[in-house]
Amino acid sequence: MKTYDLIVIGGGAGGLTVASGAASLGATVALIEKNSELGGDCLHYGCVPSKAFIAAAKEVHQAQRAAEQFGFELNGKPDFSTAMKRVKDAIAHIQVHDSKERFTKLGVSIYHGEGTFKDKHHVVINNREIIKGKKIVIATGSRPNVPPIEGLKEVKFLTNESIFDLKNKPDRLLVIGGGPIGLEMAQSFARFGSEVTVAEAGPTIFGREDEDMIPIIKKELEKEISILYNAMTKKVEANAKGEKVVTIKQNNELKTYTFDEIIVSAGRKNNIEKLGLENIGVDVDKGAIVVNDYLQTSISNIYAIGDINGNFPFTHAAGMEGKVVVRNAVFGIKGKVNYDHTPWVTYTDPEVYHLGLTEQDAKDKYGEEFRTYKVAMNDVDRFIADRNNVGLLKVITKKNGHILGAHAVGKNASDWMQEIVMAKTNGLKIGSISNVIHPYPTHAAIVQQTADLYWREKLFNGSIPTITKKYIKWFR
Ligand SMILES: Cc1cc2nc3c(=O)[nH]c(=O)nc-3n(C[C@H](O)[C@H](O)[C@H](O)COP(=O)(O)OP(=O)(O)OC[C@H]3O[C@@H](n4cnc5c(N)ncnc54)[C@H](O)[C@@H]3O)c2cc1C
Ligand SMILES: NC(=O)c1ccc[n+]([C@@H]2O[C@H](COP(=O)([O-])OP(=O)(O)OC[C@H]3O[C@@H](n4cnc5c(N)ncnc54)[C@H](O)[C@@H]3O)[C@@H](O)[C@H]2O)c1
Repeated sequence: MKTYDLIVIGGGAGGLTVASGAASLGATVALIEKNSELGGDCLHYGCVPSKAFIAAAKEVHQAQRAAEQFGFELNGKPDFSTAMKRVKDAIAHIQVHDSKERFTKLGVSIYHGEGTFKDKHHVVINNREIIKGKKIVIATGSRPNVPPIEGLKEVKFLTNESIFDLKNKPDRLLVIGGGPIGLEMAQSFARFGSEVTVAEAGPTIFGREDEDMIPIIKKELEKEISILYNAMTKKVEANAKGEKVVTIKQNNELKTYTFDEIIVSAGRKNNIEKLGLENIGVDVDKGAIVVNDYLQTSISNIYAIGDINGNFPFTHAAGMEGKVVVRNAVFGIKGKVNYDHTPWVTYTDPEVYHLGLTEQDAKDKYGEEFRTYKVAMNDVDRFIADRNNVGLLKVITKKNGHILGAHAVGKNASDWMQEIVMAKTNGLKIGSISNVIHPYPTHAAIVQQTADLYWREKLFNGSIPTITKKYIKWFR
């Protein structure tokens, strides 16, 4: 039987970080992946294809916007298959980085098949081969949750695992679930000419965002797609033409709609069932593997990272957790995981950026002892010049300027907000950004303008003006 320092189950964002990090440091590593290629959800069905499709849809939208604004006509319709080809090209390009060859060269032994625990040190692959590991990392990710809707399974529907194999753009598209997957896809399909309806069970979209961000992004998205709130899809049937006839209950009223395709994006289910956790007694809560601050499960030589632990289901978090596990499992360091400075972005247009506490979180935690500083895109020269002036940046700080959270809706916010993450991670106060020189005119100047507000408040509302007035009088 082969024995390794570390066995990693799942070759996605988290698992690959651990496997490459540990092997580079000299540990013997086995990586078990059930799919034929490495890369996981993010590369094959998640971040990469969705962002490639969003980019294609954005280009189409910009062309349409230009035609409207500059008074010319566009001929023909955008070719949907070109967008899908670009999606496949992006995956193929990035696959090289996540290739079996690259990981084998790094010294990782790759096993193809499903990994199941036999006991706390032994994993069986496809019910055949058994390997032994001193430490084992579970990084098996998640899959789409399909709600129990009458008739849904009998008609064909799409999830993030099948959207990118579509050959033609659907004319009428229903998206069940208005979370990040649903909304990013809904807007992009609309930009290719689909008539899109989102049926969201809850009373709002972007419910976890800061209260000032929600109305802005809602208004922008509702220009392109229809959103039904408090809407439960009750029944789906196929009619003689092969169309999908859908009954949706909204505010106690049942209505029937007809669509060509349905995307289900109603949350995720963790890939937990086939791991044989019952053989070893790893604690699970609400479908997620329970971990401590060191990312250890209830069995200390077994770690769980990425979507499977339910903490922070994003690729960059899986990567960060992977690094913590490499330190802890390979070097025996007791490094704690910390999500305080971990942002997330929803890549709608405009983008929605989230870092740390929202204003409501700050109220709950600090009462009145915090400050907010806000600048609208409409007050920033570069956004005005670009005619992309919809949006807002809000920074929430302690009274002394220590950054608690930062939130934005705006074109390409994912790029220009990063400066605040840098400041927050390094314990810098908001005022320090005011001294950083930003070339004129950049989008990132909005961050500096927001930081300037901190000094303006200090200078004009505090005791400083009285003191400086006296000083200037005396100095003259
Ligand atoms: C449409 C979509 C868009 C997204 N966009 C973004 C984004 O823009 N930014 C972002 O940060 N996050 C995004 N995410 C989330 C991101 O994809 C996940 O958070 C990330 O992939 C989680 O990494 P992971 O390592 O936990 O799981 P994965 O990357 O899914 O890897 C798990 C791997 O384990 C394998 N596996 C499962 N069970 C077994 C088993 N028993 N034995 C062997 N192998 C097994 C699977 O085949 C898979 O390869 C998106 C997700 C979706 C669905
Ligand atoms: N930009 C990004 O970083 C990005 C993009 C896409 C996905 N992701 C990751 O993937 C995860 C999953 O995304 P998601 O959008 O599937 O899930 P989600 O849980 O974030 O949102 C699902 C939405 O569907 C709704 N819903 C649930 N059941 C429903 C039903 N029966 N009918 C109608 N609505 C229903 C929920 O109220 C919720 O608003 C996210 O948490 C995120 O971590 C990240």
